[in-house]
Amino acid sequence: MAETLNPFEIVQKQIKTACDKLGLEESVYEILKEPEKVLTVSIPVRMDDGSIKTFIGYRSQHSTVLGPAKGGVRFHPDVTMDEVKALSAWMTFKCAVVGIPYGGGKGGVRCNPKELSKSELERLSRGYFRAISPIIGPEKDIPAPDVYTNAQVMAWFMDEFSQLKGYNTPGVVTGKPIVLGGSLGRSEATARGVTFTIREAAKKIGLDLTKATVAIQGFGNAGSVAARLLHELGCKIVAVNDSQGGAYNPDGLDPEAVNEYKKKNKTVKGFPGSKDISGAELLELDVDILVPAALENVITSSNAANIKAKIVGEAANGPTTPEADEILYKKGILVIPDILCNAGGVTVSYFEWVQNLMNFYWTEEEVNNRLEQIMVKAFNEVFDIHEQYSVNMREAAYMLAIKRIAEALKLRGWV
Ligand SMILES: NC(=O)C1=CN([C@@H]2O[C@H](COP(=O)(O)OP(=O)(O)OC[C@H]3O[C@@H](n4cnc5c(N)ncnc54)[C@H](O)[C@@H]3O)[C@@H](O)[C@H]2O)C=CC1
Ligand SMILES: O=C(O)CCC(=O)C(=O)O
Repeated sequence: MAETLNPFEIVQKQIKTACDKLGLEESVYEILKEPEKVLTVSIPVRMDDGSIKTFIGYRSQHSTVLGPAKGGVRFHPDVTMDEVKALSAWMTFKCAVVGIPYGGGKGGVRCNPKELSKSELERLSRGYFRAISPIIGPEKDIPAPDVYTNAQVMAWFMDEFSQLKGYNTPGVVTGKPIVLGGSLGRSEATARGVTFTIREAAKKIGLDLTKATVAIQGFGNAGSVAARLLHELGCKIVAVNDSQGGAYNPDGLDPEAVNEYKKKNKTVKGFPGSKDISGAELLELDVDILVPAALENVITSSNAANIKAKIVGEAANGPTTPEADEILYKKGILVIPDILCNAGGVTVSYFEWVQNLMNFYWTEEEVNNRLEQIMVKAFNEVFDIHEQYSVNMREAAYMLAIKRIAEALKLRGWV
C-alpha cells in the first residue's frame, strides 16, 4: 500500500498499533480513533481596505477522558480539518505520556498571517476565538500557541473570552504574555523539554554532547530556542533553516547571532559565514542529532534511509511517517517521538493554568525544575518500554499513553 501522508490516517495507524501491542479490546481503539468533537467555523474579517474576507477555522477535541482538552492553535495556509484532528489526537497521547491531567485538543485557521496587517490579524484572532468560545473554557478546553501564533495572539484570545464572560479569565488560554498571567519559562518550555530528552537519549547511547553536531529544521519558537539550549550544553549547531532557506557551517553557527540575523532579515538564509543549504540536504546531513522543528511529514520512506543522525529529537508534531519510523528503527537511530520530545510546552502550559487557577505565581527556577523532573521521568518510562517490548520509541510512548487512557476509559465506564 502506498505511504499515506494524511496525518489523521497516520495517527489512527499509530493508535491501532499500540492497542494491538497492548492486547486491548477493540472498543478502546473504536473510541480513540475519532475525535469527540470537531467544530468548523467561518470567520468573516474586515480587511484594512474595507472588504470582507472569510477564513475557515477548526477546533478539534480528541479526548477529554483524562481532563479538559488542551492544545495549541495554528495559523497556516495549509491547515486542513484532518491535520487539526490528528494534532488534537497527538495532544491526547502527549499529555498522557507526561502524566498531566488533560485530554487533547487543537485548533487551526487556514490563513497566511505573513500577509495580514497587525490589525487584520487581531480581528481574525478575536473572530476565531469568539466563534469557538461555546466549546472553550478553563474547565473545558484550553488553547495555546502553535505554528505562526504567539503570546500576542494568546492575549487577544484571552481578552475576547474575558469580554464575553464579563470578567478576567486568564485560565482559558496558556502561552500568554507574563503581565497577563503567563508563566515564566513557557516561551522556552518546548525547546527546554526537547533538550532534556535529547540529553537523556545521549546518555543512553553514550554520545558526548560536547562533541556532538546538530542540524535543526525550523527556526521558530521550538527550533531557535532548541539551538540555543543545545549550544549551551556544548553541541555544535552546524545547520538551521526556515521556510525561506537554510544556513550551513561545518565549524558551527552561533544561535544567538543567527537569531539576531533572522530578526532583521526574516530568514536565516544568508547568515554571514554560512553556505546555503536546501531543506532536503539539511535532513540528510552527517550529524549526530537531527531536530525537525517545523511541520509534518518531512521524514518519509523517500528519505529515511539517507538520515545519518544517531538521535532524531522530534520538536515538531508528526515529522516522521510510520514507514520512515520502521526504516529509522532498523538503522538503529534513536527517535525521540513528538509526543514525548516536545511535551515540555504543554507541561509548562499546565503549570501556567495551575498558577492562573490559584492566582499564585512561581519562579522560573521552580518551573524549570518541575519541567525537568517530568520530562526525565517520562523519557525513562518510555525508554524502558522500548527495551522491554523491543518496540521503537514511538510505539513505546503510545503504549505508555494508551495504557493510562484505557484504564481511565474502563474506570469511567466508557468501554
Ligand atoms: N510552540 C510550542 O509550544 C510547540 C510547538 N510544537 C511544534 O513545533 C513545530 C514548530 O512550532 P513553533 O516553533 O511553535 O512554530 P513557529 O511558528 O514559531 O516556527 C515555525 C518555524 O518553522 C519554519 N518553517 C515553516 N515551513 C518550513 C519548511 N518547509 N522548512 C523549514 N522550516 C519551515 C518557519 O519558518 C519557522 O521558523 C510545530 O510542529 C509545532 O506543532 C510542539 C509543541 C509545542
Ligand atoms: O501548550 C499547549 O497547551 C499545547 C502546545 C501544543 O500545541 C503542542 O504541544 O503541540
